[in-house]
Amino acid sequence: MKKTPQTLTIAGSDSGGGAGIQADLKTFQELDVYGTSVITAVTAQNTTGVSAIYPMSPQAVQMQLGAVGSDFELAALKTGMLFNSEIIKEAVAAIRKFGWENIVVDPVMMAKGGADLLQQEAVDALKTQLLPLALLVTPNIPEAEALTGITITSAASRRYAAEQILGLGAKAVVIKGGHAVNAEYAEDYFLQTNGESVLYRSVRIVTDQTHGTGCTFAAAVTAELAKGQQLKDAIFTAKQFIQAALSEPLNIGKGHGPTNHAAYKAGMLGKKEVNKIEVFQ
Ligand SMILES: Nc1ncnc2c1ncn2[C@@H]1O[C@H](COP(=O)(O)OP(=O)(O)OP(=O)(O)O)[C@@H](O)[C@H]1O
Ligand SMILES: Cc1ncc(COP(=O)(O)O)c(N)n1
Repeated sequence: MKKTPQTLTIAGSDSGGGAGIQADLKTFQELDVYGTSVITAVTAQNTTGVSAIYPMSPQAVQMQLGAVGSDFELAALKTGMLFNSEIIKEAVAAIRKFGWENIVVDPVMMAKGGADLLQQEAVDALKTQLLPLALLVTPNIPEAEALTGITITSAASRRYAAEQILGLGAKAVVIKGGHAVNAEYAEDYFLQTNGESVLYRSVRIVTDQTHGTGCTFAAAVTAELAKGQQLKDAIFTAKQFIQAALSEPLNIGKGHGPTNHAAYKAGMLGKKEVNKIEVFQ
């Protein structure tokens, strides 16, 4: 009997439902994989910002990881908001204990509104303990800069930062371009350890409804990996998924609204010229 691919997200809860665990589970569902979740922190959050963060105790994280690991056969997993080094240590221990593979690390550091989703003391643990286990790490531009100390202002500095991130032990990296200033395109730059690179490019959609784009993108990659797709194809599908999610806004909330997780499966991708994704190898 063919089983539905099973996935896990280790991340924070967003009460507003657009980012974090909620974005991940919606994306998993839309892409036809079964999603489990380990909650690292509860955030009181909506489209206007984060008003409070309640981290889980390391033991609460450990118990959730144990419950998932002792029952499910995970084909891929992602990490999002991990908040502190103790929680990172629990995630790393479980990955080793259960032999989980296909690990996508979204190195979430800050919410769009500026709230700290990773404490400064945890950056070192993220770099030295978690990144070496990653099949793919998915920083946005500020995160890639924080991980490397390199200011990204050009294609050359972006490549240099990607090389430095691979030097931390990840097998591949994609530096997402959502944060590029004054850019006509949203470009995601992929580099893997054999030196192969791919640039995924789409027209930048002019919208303020971008809450949770990074979580959704990484969850889509994870879902596709769980279904057996190769990494470069999984990233292509994720780029399509987020483009459709941005181009069909829901107009929800008073601030930076969530993306439309249902748009891709509803077949909205092919409906607009703006949804075309270009790939440069
Ligand atoms: N305005 C936009 N138009 C088209 N694509 C976008 C836009 N903004 C972001 N993206 C795409 O969304 C994905 C996530 O990129 P982004 O750089 O926004 O990540 P992020 O900053 O981690 O997200 P978040 O702010 O949710 O943490 C990438 O594929 C990126 O190209
Ligand atoms: C729980 C949680 N995880 C991740 C994000 C990042 O998403 P964004 O940068 O779009 O706010 C978030 N806001 N909340």
